[in-house]
Amino acid sequence: MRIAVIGTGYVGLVAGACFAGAGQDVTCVDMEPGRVAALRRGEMPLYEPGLEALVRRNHEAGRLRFTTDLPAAVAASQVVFIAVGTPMGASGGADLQYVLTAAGQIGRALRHYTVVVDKSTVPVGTADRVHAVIAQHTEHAFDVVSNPEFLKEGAALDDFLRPDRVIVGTRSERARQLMRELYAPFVGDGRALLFMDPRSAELTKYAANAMLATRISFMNDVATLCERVDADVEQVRQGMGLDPRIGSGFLQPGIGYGGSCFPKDVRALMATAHDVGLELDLLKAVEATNARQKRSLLTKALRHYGDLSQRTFAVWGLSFKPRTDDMREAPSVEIIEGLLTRGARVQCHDPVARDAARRCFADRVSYASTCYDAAEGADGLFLATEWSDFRHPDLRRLWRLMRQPVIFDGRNALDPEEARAAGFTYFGIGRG
Ligand SMILES: NC(=O)c1ccc[n+]([C@@H]2O[C@H](COP(=O)([O-])OP(=O)(O)OC[C@H]3O[C@@H](n4cnc5c(N)ncnc54)[C@H](O)[C@@H]3O)[C@@H](O)[C@H]2O)c1
Ligand SMILES: O=c1ccn([C@@H]2O[C@H](COP(=O)(O)OP(=O)(O)O[C@H]3O[C@H](CO)[C@@H](O)[C@H](O)[C@H]3O)[C@@H](O)[C@H]2O)c(=O)[nH]1
Repeated sequence: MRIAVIGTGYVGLVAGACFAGAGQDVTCVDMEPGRVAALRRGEMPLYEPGLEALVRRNHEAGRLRFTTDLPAAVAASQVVFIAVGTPMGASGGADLQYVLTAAGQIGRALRHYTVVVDKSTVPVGTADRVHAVIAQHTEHAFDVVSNPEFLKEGAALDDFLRPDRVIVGTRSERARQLMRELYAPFVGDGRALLFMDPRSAELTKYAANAMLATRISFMNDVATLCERVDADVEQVRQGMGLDPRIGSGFLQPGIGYGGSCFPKDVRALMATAHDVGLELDLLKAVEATNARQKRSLLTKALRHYGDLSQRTFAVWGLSFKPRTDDMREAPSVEIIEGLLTRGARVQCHDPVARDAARRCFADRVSYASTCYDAAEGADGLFLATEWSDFRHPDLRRLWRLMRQPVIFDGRNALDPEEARAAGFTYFGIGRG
């Protein structure tokens, strides 16, 4: 099947490469010529484990092409995916300008019956709006399908190739057949392929993300309570997670959720509800807890040192989570900005997010090529992202390198007893 994917971000590039890997003939479109030229040379615009090899293999085999020529790609395709950004708008709702612009471009380019699939995360009713925009520009028959994406950065290929579910929102039997064919290689016996109406599909995506964000904020509240009553949230978490009704996933307390999805999607769901006269107070609390949690390590540091000016701090981990270089809404940014505002110096290290960090902080911080270099002469160490490299540091070496052996572990990645035995003052999340 010939398909076009509009947008070569985390979602579009992964979807395009995975469909090509399954034997489809894929053209990925992006409006940024530099990005397309780089992709043609085999250079990835983002870090995602396994993606570079998959893209190269399929590009070389001629099944995966890159272009800025949207009209040609659309005209030649039976199925067109929209995978462009839907950032937070000024009022909190999703900004649909990229989706609706792409819809107009698709409408002008259609040459025959086409299934237009919205893979971007969009508010309820967007499939209808996309349909209306396309219809303004074409006489050809088409269907608009809602097919939200659930992949996680850092595990994107696995999530796409072995999804726990694929949601397809459509009322068209013709579109349903094409989508069934396209996803057949990834959904085994087909039970993971769930058809529903487009509005329910659109809402499922936001509801899932809001639920996951709620679990995280709930655990962060439990962690704060643990600190006040001298309990250990890691033990509480294990005890809770063994209840199958609760499950152990997404219960890890930390310094708040970040990334390009949870913050904006929680806000967008609240905006959707507000527009129909419903206030989602639970999500307001989820956001408030997350904001407090992102400040929590800084609060502990201020309490410990009093004054942070003229001190030097190491920050380990800059991306919003391990296995990605994405720094959108990363808790590390709030920590670093808080330290800099208070007159401290920052030496940071991240295994892959150095370029992203340079775009964010320029020369306001220094960038170390190893975590030990970052710790040299530091008055304290903030562990902001739980990269596996950071989980078992050489504590003796670290102790010798630092001016003051103090650790603020924002991910409970280290063993507090080991750290204390090695002479560190240790602050974690929800543990004494
Ligand atoms: N990042 C994730 O992990 C993830 C997971 C699931 C769903 N989503 C959702 O998927 C959507 C895309 O997210 P992303 O992180 O991949 O986005 P992104 O911002 O990384 O990439 C979007 C790309 O689309 C391109 N683009 C925009 N308009 C275009 C047009 N008219 N023609 C051609 N190219 C165009 C941009 O140049 C950019 O390269 C969002 O709605 C997001 O919420 C993201
Ligand atoms: O127990 C946990 C799990 C996650 N996080 C944090 O939550 C954020 C999001 O993590 P994760 O969900 O793993 O990454 P994303 O790539 O943002 O993926 C989420 O957002 C995507 C975009 O919508 C969805 O497709 C995914 O299903 C959804 O998990 C990160 O800051 C994590 O550190 C925690 O604090 N505790």
